[in-house]
Amino acid sequence: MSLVVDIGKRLGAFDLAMRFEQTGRVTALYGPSGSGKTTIVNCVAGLVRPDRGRIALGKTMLFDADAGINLAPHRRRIGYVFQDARLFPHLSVRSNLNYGGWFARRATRVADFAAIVDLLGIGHLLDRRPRDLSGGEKQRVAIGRALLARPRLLLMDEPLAALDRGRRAEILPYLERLADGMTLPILYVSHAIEEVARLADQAVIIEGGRVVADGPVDRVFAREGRDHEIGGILSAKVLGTDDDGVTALAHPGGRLHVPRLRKPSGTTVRVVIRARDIALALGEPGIISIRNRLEAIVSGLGEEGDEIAVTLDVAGTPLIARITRGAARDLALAPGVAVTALIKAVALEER
Ligand SMILES: Nc1ncnc2c1ncn2[C@@H]1O[C@H](COP(=O)(O)OP(=O)(O)OP(=O)(O)O)[C@@H](O)[C@H]1O
Repeated sequence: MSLVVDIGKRLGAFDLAMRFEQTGRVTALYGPSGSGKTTIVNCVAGLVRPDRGRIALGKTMLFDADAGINLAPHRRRIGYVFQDARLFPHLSVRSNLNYGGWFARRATRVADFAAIVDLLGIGHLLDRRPRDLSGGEKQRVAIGRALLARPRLLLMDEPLAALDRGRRAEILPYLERLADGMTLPILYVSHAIEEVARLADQAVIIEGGRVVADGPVDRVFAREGRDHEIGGILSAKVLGTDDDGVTALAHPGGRLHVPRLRKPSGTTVRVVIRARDIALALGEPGIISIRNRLEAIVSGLGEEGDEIAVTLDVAGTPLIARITRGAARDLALAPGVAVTALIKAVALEER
């Protein structure tokens, strides 16, 4: 089921005009603070009314300015998980969960309850009150509550932003199970690239109320003039882990090595590469300490201040390296030149 958003909205001085279509199961809305992510999600949920345009979920028109359609939020059957869990403080976890299920039919409710409690690992928390839960546990309950309302679409607005690094790492595997194990489409707002890499198939990048890029996550982040930190995202297959605890990953462009990853061989993972963690060499470098080597072809060069953004084609995946002007000159880089990309560090979220 696809979600089509094509709307305009003015909020004070902020002017939002966006069109995108969610094609994958998990689509990330990625952009800096104030770019309009929450406004979009609120429009989809029915909490903010766009000035113009349309929002359709599958065959259901949720909003159509011209036709005068504006479905009430509770009739949209959309789940919403906020940054803060927003649980009812006076109700137990069980009652908080059932509050969501109240809208669903009884038979599906009972079966779903056990499955969702299990998926989120919250069975031991059912009789507690929200005040006796950690931030990560609260958020898992909030996700469970949203799922039990049997939504047709789940909106998650930076669900991990209020949590510290440890709690984020604790909850990410549950989100991964959710993304992998259910057919429910999820629109996931985040400005954390690692979360996007791990959870989403498609990313819609927004800046200043506009869509600036839209596509598969391993294609959209490698762009000149974009986020200067990010080089790109590579999809790679787990090969195995050696005695030193290093897991080898295979990408068509070469091998990558990361600290032990507890995933079966053959699993596809996505890794985030920082643009400044990439060094370039002509030909095969001699004996050096960097073990991550990818064969690449230079496909573009762009000036960005004192640096050169080198766009690489790594067996079909784009990747940006940011190097000094001097280095680019010494290597005589030009489109079509074959290089070896040496990756100093491969970022993977802790598990
Ligand atoms: N009611 C309003 N009146 C005026 N301006 C508003 C209103 N609501 C939001 N804005 C402005 O619209 C812009 C987009 O806000 P929005 O919350 O959608 O951004 P965001 O990308 O979700 O940001 P963040 O990541 O910080 O939550 C911001 O500049 C914000 O100040």
